[in-house]
Amino acid sequence: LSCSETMQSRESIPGMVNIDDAAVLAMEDLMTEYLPMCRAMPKLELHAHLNGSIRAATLLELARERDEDCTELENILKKDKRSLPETFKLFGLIRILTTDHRVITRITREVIEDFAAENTIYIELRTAPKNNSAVGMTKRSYMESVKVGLDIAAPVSPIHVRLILSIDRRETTEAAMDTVRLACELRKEGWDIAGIDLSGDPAIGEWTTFAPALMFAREQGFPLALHCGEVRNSEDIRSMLAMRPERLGHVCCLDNYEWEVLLASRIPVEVCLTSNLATQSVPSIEEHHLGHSRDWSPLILRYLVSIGLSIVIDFYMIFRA
Ligand SMILES: CNc1ncnc2c1ncn2[C@@H]1O[C@H](COP(=O)(O)O)[C@@H](O)[C@H]1O
Repeated sequence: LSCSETMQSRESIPGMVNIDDAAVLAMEDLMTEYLPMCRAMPKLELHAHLNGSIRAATLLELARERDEDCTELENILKKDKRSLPETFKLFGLIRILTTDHRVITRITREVIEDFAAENTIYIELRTAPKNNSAVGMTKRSYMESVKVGLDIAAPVSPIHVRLILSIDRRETTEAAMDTVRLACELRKEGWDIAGIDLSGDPAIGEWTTFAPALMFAREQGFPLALHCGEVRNSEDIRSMLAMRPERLGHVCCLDNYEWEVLLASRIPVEVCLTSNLATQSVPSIEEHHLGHSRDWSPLILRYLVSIGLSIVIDFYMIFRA
């Protein structure tokens, strides 16, 4: 939504200065002045999924290499906005294309290069370790391929990289436990593991399936970052809040009671306006759950104040950058 579009959609009151229009014009000026600065600003990336950050060109190249019909992939990639189900359909296609070690190493190198080119100086890159017996891939060998990609990128991309191992919501309890055990082993070998994430299609999986592995991760001293409330699922949301993880992601669909619990808990929230809009988890910036147009905005404001504004939030200009 450009500022001028906003301006056109507002009605002026004859004979009066329209404060909103003046504010919008001021914002346009600020944008012109500060956008280059926002682009050049050193950035900290706390919520990047490896296979969610692959270059579109690389995906298409991989599809062509495999003689896949690329029509569906091209159509999904062309869209600016994808609903959550479409997003997870894309992740399904990506999984088919990124099955071997060589590809995992390549995409890791490219993702780090791309973040470094955007002046990211620190990244916590998260990824779900995968087994693929058809190509002899184990969760460990998957992570080793990631590490090779990081090592290749390191000399040319000055960026501090830490890894978060993700549990995918499609996994069984045992598979989730394997990921945490692997995280323990890698940490012991000196890898910089920042924590354990729970992610994946929010329409899939039961909290009781992942809870044992997340509890185990906590016992082992790993911070937890959980994707929470991307769709309305009270059992999930309330169980996550009760676990008091170190971070929650998205929190788009909390009810007022859950917001109150979140505020009281002071758990930091990872919010990405770009992702929320692109996946249509929120209809517009104006109606964003951290915005001011909802009844619960006083809660959010209190939240921002109570955590000393340390929330990860892209402001309007940074969003445009
Ligand atoms: C839009 N919001 C989201 N909500 C939940 N999970 C998401 C996500 N975006 C990405 N992922 C998770 O990250 C995986 C890709 O990276 P890795 O294969 O792990 O490297 C996706 O398959 C999905 O499980």
